[in-house]
Amino acid sequence: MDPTLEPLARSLRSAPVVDRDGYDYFVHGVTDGIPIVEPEVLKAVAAGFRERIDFESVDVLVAPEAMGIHHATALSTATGVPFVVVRKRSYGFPDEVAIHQETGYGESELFLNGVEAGDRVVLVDDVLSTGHTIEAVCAALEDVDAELVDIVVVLRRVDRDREGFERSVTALFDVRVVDGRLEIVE
Ligand SMILES: O=P(O)(O)OC[C@H]1O[C@H](OP(=O)(O)OP(=O)(O)O)[C@H](O)[C@@H]1O
Ligand SMILES: Nc1ncnc2[nH]cnc12
Repeated sequence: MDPTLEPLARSLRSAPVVDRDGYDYFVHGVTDGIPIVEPEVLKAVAAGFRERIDFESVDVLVAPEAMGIHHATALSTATGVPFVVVRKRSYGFPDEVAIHQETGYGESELFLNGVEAGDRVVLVDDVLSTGHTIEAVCAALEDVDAELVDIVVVLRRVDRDREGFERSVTALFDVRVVDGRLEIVE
């Protein structure tokens, strides 16, 4: 185990799993902002991403609302790279791109603003599950002719079907839910 990630690994082992209409959903500071977000865990997330990705030439981090935001904030302060949030609200700006997002338990609309053509982008989120959110945001980034440098997530579910999803994603941990408990796959 990467020692940088130990605070994250430790806290994940006690994450409760709840049933969201048949979808086993883990609850953790990383993915939900509750029961608590530990500064040590946020620091580990930022450090873990920095160990894996070169942010030197990155212009902007792009974080879907809501649970990408605290990771993008930690990463932004650690790297000096600014970030924009893909909001769940429309601002009506002329270049705004609307995104339809579907997860394993719901759907909503997202709106991309603030990314320019040619911007070198790292997409930051908490969890990769079905991959639909990342796929939809990537399509919007392609619409504005941004250059996608990398996609980073804290946790990648390995117990979910991502048929047709072929993007390369850098994850700090692969995880799965077994018998109602969150497991790190080493
Ligand atoms: O791979 P997927 O199946 O698309 O799931 C991943 C997405 O689901 C969660 O967002 P959610 O829409 O629940 O919003 P939140 O960030 O506000 O909790 C999470 O933050 C990811 O963005
Ligand atoms: N908190 C979470 N737990 C499990 N699956 C998820 N997919 C998106 N968010 C999730």
